[in-house]
Amino acid sequence: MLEAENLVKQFEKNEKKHKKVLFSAVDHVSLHIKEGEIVGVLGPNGAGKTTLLRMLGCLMQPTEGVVRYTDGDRIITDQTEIKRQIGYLSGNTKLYGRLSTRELLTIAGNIYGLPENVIHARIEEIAQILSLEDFIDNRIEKLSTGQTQRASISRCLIHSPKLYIFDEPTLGLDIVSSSAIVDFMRAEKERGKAVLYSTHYMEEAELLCDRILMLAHGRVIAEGTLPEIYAQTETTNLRDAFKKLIPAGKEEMS
Ligand SMILES: Nc1ncnc2c1ncn2[C@@H]1O[C@H](COP(=O)(O)OP(=O)(O)OP(=O)(O)O)[C@@H](O)[C@H]1O
Repeated sequence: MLEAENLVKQFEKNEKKHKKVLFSAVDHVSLHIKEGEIVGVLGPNGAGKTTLLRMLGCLMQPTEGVVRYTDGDRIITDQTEIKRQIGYLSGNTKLYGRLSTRELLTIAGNIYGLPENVIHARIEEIAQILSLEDFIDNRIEKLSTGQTQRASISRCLIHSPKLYIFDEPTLGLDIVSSSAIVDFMRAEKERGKAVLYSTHYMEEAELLCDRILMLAHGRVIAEGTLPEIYAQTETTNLRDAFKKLIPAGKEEMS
């Protein structure tokens, strides 16, 4: 479904005396994800998670490396087709507050060129999947944080993508709202969809992820299934594995 090889993203940063230098926010990262898998990208603040996801979601051009998208055995090269395969949730999505979720979804469906009857049917389906029924016609500016996040996610579903790339989808949500999103990701996996997502919540990643990619300073510091990560770090949970791989004081972590 998606295979990335040796991705690098360099940005400029200011050094002393206003001198600009290049640094690698993502430094030779490779990963793959296939149908029916959930892969979690973990790492402290500034590790390069968002930058990596943006490159995988075709929102940012890598400095080096390649991303291949496939549908079965077929390699997809057409950018429009690639974008139709992906539902991307950005960490800082701002929705237009005066719209309702239904209007938001209708506009998103029109952008993807879906016929009106398909949009209508998809909205009904998405409302059920994400339990939007109680607020789908309310203005977004009147929704709670959890409802707003579900509205944001609903927009990623309108074109029935095969791969979800979600940047911290449960950040700041209470247990009820985050559970709804976790349940949604699990159900989509059961439907054969792939979910690649970043999080700071270790316990959530333990519940959800088939595989984990841990980043620090843009580099992969551990990867594999949960048992593989535990074996690599001689731990029994992700929190301890994380603390062992990233000693306190070296990095920020929420
Ligand atoms: N457009 C940009 N220009 C310059 N530097 C950037 C840009 N985007 C990100 N960075 C830097 O790249 C590094 C990685 O940032 P990124 O947002 O990918 O990390 P992250 O792991 O998602 O962090 P967080 O958990 O805090 O969201 C950081 O040092 C950040 O300041």
